[in-house]
Amino acid sequence: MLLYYIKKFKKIMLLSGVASLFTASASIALFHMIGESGHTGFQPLEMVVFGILVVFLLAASMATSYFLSQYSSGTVNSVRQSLIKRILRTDYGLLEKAGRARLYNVLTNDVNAISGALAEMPAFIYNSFLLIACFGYLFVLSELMFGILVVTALVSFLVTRVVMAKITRAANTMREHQDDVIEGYKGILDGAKQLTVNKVRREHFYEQRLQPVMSDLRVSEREYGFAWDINRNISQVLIFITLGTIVAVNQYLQSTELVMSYILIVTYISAPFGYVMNLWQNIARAKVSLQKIESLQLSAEQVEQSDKLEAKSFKEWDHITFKDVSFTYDSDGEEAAFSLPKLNLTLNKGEVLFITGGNGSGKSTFLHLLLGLYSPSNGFIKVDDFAVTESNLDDYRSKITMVLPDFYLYKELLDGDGHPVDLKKANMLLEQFQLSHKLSIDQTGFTATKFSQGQRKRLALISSILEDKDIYVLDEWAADQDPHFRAMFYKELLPRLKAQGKTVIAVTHDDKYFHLADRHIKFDQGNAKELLSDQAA
Ligand SMILES: Nc1ncnc2c1ncn2[C@@H]1O[C@H](COP(=O)(O)OP(=O)(O)OP(=O)(O)O)[C@@H](O)[C@H]1O
Repeated sequence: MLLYYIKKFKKIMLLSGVASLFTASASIALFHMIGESGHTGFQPLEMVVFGILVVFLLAASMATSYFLSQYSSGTVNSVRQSLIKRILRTDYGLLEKAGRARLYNVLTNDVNAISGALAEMPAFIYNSFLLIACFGYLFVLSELMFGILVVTALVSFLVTRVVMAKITRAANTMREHQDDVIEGYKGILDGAKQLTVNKVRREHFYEQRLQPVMSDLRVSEREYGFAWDINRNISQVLIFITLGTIVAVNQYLQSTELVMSYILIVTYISAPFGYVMNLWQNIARAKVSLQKIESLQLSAEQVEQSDKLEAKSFKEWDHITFKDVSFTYDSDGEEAAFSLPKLNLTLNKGEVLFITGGNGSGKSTFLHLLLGLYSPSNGFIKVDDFAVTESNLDDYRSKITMVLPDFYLYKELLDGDGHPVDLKKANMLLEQFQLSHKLSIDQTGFTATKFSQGQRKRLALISSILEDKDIYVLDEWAADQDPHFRAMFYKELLPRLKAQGKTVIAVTHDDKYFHLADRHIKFDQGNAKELLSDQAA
């Protein structure tokens, strides 16, 4: 994946490479002039040449910086976009398994780690050119001293490689602890009200949940940083050993100018050399982040266009059939996972179907299967004669609109084809749902954002109605409504939707209105049973 981004930005990398080459050449030319003229001083012409070289160096290094910044911002954005696309395309079941905290960590820490390593690439090229040019120049000056330098560089490289195993281990542990800390942050944000009101809970949460994971993270960060410090310290000591050796061998070479040139250049390249070595640190972190992302099994960035279900037959669909559909959650090892065993069910177009059952009986799990959010473990779902498969899933889902308990209220209101909604119809619905005094709707969506829970749900339903889809999946929509809207939902809205030929599948606990459904399916420990109208009421 790192290579993919390097290739994607090869043009700008090439440009920064060329600019780096000019910078390195100008630096060497300046070193050469200083070395040659150090003892005699500059002649007037040399001063002019020196001045031109300085200006050239400034221009080349500024061009390098410009290309570097272009590249850096480009890669960060590109990594972020690609990950977001992958997450958006990933099967919901996998995202649910990964959990919000891990995904959030991927989008923040991992994106930064990967893009950070990539952003260093042109600077790596720049510094590498500089090193190659300086090494070449030092070789021309003295083969013996060059030999000493090469030995030092090799030792430094080997030390880095040895320390690297420890660094990679530390980076892995650090990354695991970051997930735990983000999970803790989620507890702070999602539970802000409970933590504010309940002092005991707040202190317990801080001391027992947050502090231990933060302390684990601190330990792993310290180990990670310490490993790098060892590496950096050894490299620094090696520079002094090199300089000392150069001075020591001077008794054989007897050339102060040569030694001075060497010391000047070795000191000058110690920073780029350290930089090139340190890049391994970023690569180590990026690799861990890449492994993390791969472990989430996100979808590819580009996926094949989904097959259309036969448009004609689907438009004129008649029923959706669950044929021997079973589903089992992944077990977390502690207790047996919940299952929906062999579900055989037919949902007919144009009917109002109530789904009832006790808490944990499997109603929402069934809806997730119906919505194509979960895939059946066995069996299949059919629309008339067409089996719903991965390739036509998007097309199948496009017929459904929904309001689930954990809905997100998107401010933009769109019809089923993604176009702005009919404003007249939207405003009429606002009137009906008594929201027109709270907000207004225009081409970009609705304006106000502060609603009560019941009002939010009404707005979510309006948004759903405006999508004008065939099938409505509503999970306990009326639960947060006052008696007036509850009655309106069951007695006015559902019959109106039915009259328009819509199919409504609604999870409900409102036994007062059970008789208003065309059909009634009751779940009990995962088993679905259709109740006759006299049983349902
Ligand atoms: N993501 C999940 N992973 C594992 N088990 C789950 C998951 N979601 C739900 N379950 C389990 O599946 C069972 C059925 O849950 P489901 O949400 O379908 O029930 P429900 O009938 O909708 O309940 P409620 O009326 O409380 O909303 C529960 O025992 C629950 O613990």
